[in-house]
Amino acid sequence: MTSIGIIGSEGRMGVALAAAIAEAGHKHCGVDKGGNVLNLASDADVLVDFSSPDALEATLDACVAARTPIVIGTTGLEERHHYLIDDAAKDIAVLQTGNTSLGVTLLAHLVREAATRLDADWDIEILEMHHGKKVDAPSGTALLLGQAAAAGRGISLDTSSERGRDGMTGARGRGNIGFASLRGGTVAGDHDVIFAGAEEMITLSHRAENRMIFARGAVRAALWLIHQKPDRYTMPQVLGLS
Ligand SMILES: NC(=O)C1=CN([C@@H]2O[C@H](COP(=O)(O)OP(=O)(O)OC[C@H]3O[C@@H](n4cnc5c(N)ncnc54)[C@H](OP(=O)(O)O)[C@@H]3O)[C@@H](O)[C@H]2O)C=CC1
Ligand SMILES: O=C(O)C1=N[C@H](C(=O)O)C[C@H](O)C1
Repeated sequence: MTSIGIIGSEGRMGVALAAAIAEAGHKHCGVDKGGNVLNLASDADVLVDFSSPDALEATLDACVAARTPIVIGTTGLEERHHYLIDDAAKDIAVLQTGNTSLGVTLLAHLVREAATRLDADWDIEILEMHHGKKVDAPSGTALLLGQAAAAGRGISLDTSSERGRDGMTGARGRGNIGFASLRGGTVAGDHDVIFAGAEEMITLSHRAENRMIFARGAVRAALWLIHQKPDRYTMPQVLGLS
């Protein structure tokens, strides 16, 4: 039986994750804001983080000190957080992803494939909708799908994304990747990647019906990560897609 520590254990994902861990026959412990993350990292075999970007630095420090691998599912991360993750991954196994579900991991694979085959005359737009309590936009998944599309197209997302259109924006840039975010109700997470060509359109979509898909994927990733050497890993590696 594996002990999985949850950062953000009382949140929406923390509760779903605890259920998925129990369902898989493992045990869990957890912390929320103000909890002792070093104790948690020392007691658990692996941590899973679904909390807030503010928690990340202390969490990684604790994991490195305790030599405990970690799955990071928290979104809204900035460039400085990715540097912290790269640094920690020199000492421990770290898997960071904007979406732990198997469906989105496969979707990203398909998006990359489509973007490889369709030239820049096909406008790529990514539309996401989430529940009204979500605090970051675009979603981590939308950004992950944008990275997949950019990789397929051989461009950098940093210099080719169009976000937050409002007012006299001018025409969209050829080859750019656009993002739009909707918020409302209890939507667990919907994503559409639209390839809009001349007089035809392809849409690749994923609908999360509830949070258990993220939770089960995170458990699968955590159990896999325990057996990996220090490095930074991705969901496609867990699923053998890369
Ligand atoms: N990668 C994926 O597949 C998925 C990622 N997510 C991401 O997971 C994150 C959490 O989502 P969700 O569960 O809906 O959010 P919630 O707001 O419901 O839960 C967040 C939890 O984290 C806790 N928390 C906040 N700050 C800290 C801190 N500094 N240290 C420890 N715990 C802290 C909160 O405690 P308190 O209430 O005391 O502040 C709360 O219990 C988001 O970034 C979301 O986008 C969500 C679903 C899937
Ligand atoms: O906050 C959420 O709820 C979700 N967050 C992740 C994201 O930002 O993509 C994953 C999922 O879509 C649910």
